[in-house]
Order: sequence, then C-alpha cells, then structure tokens
Amino acid sequence: MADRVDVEQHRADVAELLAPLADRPHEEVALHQDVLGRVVARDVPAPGALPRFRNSQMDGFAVRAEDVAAAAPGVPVTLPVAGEVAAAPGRPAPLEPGTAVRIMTGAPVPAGADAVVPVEDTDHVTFNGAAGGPASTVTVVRGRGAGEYVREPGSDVAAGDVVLRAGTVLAPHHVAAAAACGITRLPLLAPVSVAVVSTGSELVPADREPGPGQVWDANGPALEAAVRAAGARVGLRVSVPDDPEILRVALERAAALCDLVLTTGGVSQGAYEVVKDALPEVTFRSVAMQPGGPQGLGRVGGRPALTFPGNPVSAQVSFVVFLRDVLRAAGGLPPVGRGTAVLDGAVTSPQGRRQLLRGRWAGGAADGAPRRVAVVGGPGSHLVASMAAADVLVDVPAGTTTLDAGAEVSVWPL
Ligand SMILES: Nc1nc2c(c(=O)[nH]1)N[C@H]1C(S)=C(S)[C@@H](COP(=O)(O)OP(=O)(O)OC[C@H]3O[C@@H](n4cnc5c(N)ncnc54)[C@H](O)[C@@H]3O)O[C@H]1N2
Ligand code: MOO
Repeated sequence: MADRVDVEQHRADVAELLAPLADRPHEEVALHQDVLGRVVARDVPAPGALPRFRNSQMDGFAVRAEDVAAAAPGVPVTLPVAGEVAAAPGRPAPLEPGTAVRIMTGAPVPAGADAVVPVEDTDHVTFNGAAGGPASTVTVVRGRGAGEYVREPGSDVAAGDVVLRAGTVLAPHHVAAAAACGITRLPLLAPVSVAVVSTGSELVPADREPGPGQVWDANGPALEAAVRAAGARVGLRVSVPDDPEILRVALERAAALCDLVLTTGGVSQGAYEVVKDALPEVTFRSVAMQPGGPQGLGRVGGRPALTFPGNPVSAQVSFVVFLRDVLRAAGGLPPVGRGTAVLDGAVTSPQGRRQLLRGRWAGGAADGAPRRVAVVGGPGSHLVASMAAADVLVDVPAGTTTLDAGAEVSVWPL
C-alpha cells in the first residue's frame, strides 16, 4: 500500500486546488434579505450626510447660546417661549433672538438657534405629561455654549465617506448604518456554491423509515450545515445509491450547478466503492489521521472535487480539518483556526496516526491560561451521537501514544 499522506500536506493540496474559488463575483443583495454574516465586496460610500439635518440631542429648549450665557444657579435667565418643534416632518420657523423654542430629541434645530438647553436645566424640569401648548416662558438655570446638544449634519458620516468597508462581515450594527443612510442594496461577495453528494445504497432520507440494513443520511444534512456555517451555500444536495450510472448523472449535475463538488462514502476498500470508479480525475489517498483517513481530491466536469469518507464522524472531521477554513477564506471570512487547551485527564492513542478525538470544555480557565478540555466518547468514526457532546476536536500527534493530564494539546473548535 502506498505511504500515507501527512495531514498538513493534504491540507495544503486542498487549499491549492480550491484557491481559484477565492476569485468571487459580486452580487447586489437587498438589505432586508438574509445578509447577516455575509461579506461586503467593496467599500460602500454614504449617499448623503448623517445626520441629514441639524437636530437636537436633547428634549429641551432651542436658544441662542449668547441669550443664556449668563444663566447659572441663583442667576436664572427667563425667555419667552415662541413655539415648539417635534421630531416630525417639516421645517421649523427661524428662532427670533431673545426667545426660546421647545424642542424634542431629533427635531430640526430652527435657524438662528445654536444651542439646546436640556429641560432638566429649566424651571420646566421635564416635559413628561406636559400636554397642551407650550408655557409662555422658560427660566434657564444653566447656560450652554454654542453647539451644545446640537447634532450637526455629517457629524456621523459625510456624503461619499465610506460607511461599510470591503471585507466587513455583516452584523446588525452594519445593517443599522446602511439603513440610516438610506442604502437599500449592498454589494456582497457571492457565496461559494457547494454540491453535497451522499453516496450509499443503505441511505434513506429523513422522511422515510429505514428498512433492514438502511440508515438515515446524516452526512448530507451535516455537511449542508457545515457549508452554510462556513459562509458558503449548498447549490445541490443529493443522496445517491451505489449505482455507477446514477452517480455519474448526479456528479454531472453537481458540476454543472456548483463551484465545488463534495462527496461522502464509497472510497475505502469495499466491493462497492463507486465514487472511486466515477471520478477518474480524482486522486485517492490515505491520509495519516483517524477519523478521516480515506480522502480524494481532483476534478469532475471541470470543477474541483473532494471526496470524504462515509463514516459520519469522519466526514465532519474531514470538513473541519481540510475544508472549513479554505471555504471561509474563499468567501472572505477569517479562519476559525486552531487553539490550545490543557488535557483534563490522561489520553491514549494508537501509534502512527494523528488522532482527532472529541473533546468538551471542562470548567473555566484563569485569565490568559489555556482552557481545560476533557475527551468525550470513543474514537470510533461511527459515534455520531457522542460527537454531539463535543465542543472541539483534540489533536493528538501521530507519534504520541500517551498524554498525561495537564498536557497541552492543539484543538479545533467545532
Ligand atoms: N478493509 C478496509 N475497510 C475500511 C477501511 C480500510 O482502510 N480498509 N477504511 C475504513 C475507514 S477508516 C473508513 S472512514 C471507511 C470509509 O468508508 P467509505 O468512505 O467507503 O464509506 P462507506 O463504506 O460508504 O460508509 C462507511 C460507513 O459510514 C456510513 N455512512 C456512509 N454514508 C453515510 C451517510 N451519508 N449518513 C450516515 N451514515 C453514512 C455507512 O453506512 C457505513 O457504516 O471505511 C472503513 N473500512
Ligand atoms: O479514517 Mo476512518 O475515517 O477512521 O473512520
């Protein structure tokens, strides 16, 4: 049997095969669609200034600062109240010198006014419940300088300034900024489209009761979720039996529809390894790790293709180790990468193969210290339910057969 390929070598080969995917087209997406987590393709300028007009930062009285400059506790200044301006459509009349206007937060500041005195600094104390017309006078007990509590146009962003940078991963606060600027569509990187092809005559979909020898398809839903969590989308998800002709048709369709074809199953040493037969342009190799040993990479129908082993844990581990960060990078997302942790108990591992055990965070960690991790479940690559208890993959190097409690290990967050 050919030598096993090192994990890092296979990672590098997958990254090289998929590097062209990083050349993403842009697409315009409406802001009200599902844009969260998507990546801004180019700098987005503000179409206009924000704030759009001079407005009040406080509920209070719009004044000329010089008219209230002398006001102080014990030395109040009283002004006639000439009217009211609310945060509502319309343009207020200019302020006459020596008068005040009741003003609400967000309301346009009348021309001629250059400061707002908060209501708390007047004899009105609060506007709460003060229905009806404005009182005829206001007594100011603390003066304010020119510009105080006045929000100038463009003080947040000026027209033409960048409001969202290229590469921004959209979160609610970015949506807020775009919406406030009146931006309705955003230029986003088109997500990589992946075909997820589960193979195996024993597979049944979730809506069918498995008969003897049948199992529900776990890899299709799992990899669809993994692909989406990595910022890509699933252009086709299909489960095919171990039938060369049906598989060939499915692969043709997958290559026609998607940027990347991903298969699971049918790649080890069994009698029905149809994936190997259907993919003449894919190199099949044994990678020196467990789970996830049998791997393939190459092309189908002109598209890059990866083949993952069928065991559900193996398929998921393969995604995390080989594909997750490459897919994220292609879509403009930062890597999840690896971290370090300290083992909560001793671990044994077979000689010669890098093991990716399932681990769960154990307790807290002192500031700056690596977190503790406990291995959960066994190493078997069919233990898909046990894997659901895990937070990370614990990476045990190939040459290591025992690790004591307290040993530092590399971990891959799930
Ligand atoms: N003689 C050898 N046998 C095996 C070897 C080997 O080197 N020599 N390698 C073992 C390893 S390691 C793995 S991993 C598996 C890989 O097998 P395949 O990729 O060919 O996958 P299948 O045989 O199709 O399935 C394996 C296992 O996983 C279940 N499965 C497959 N697909 C799904 C799915 N979508 N959802 C749920 N479960 C799935 C399938 O029923 C089998 O139980 O080969 C070992 N054997
Ligand atoms: O390498 Mo397989 O993926 O152990 O089960």
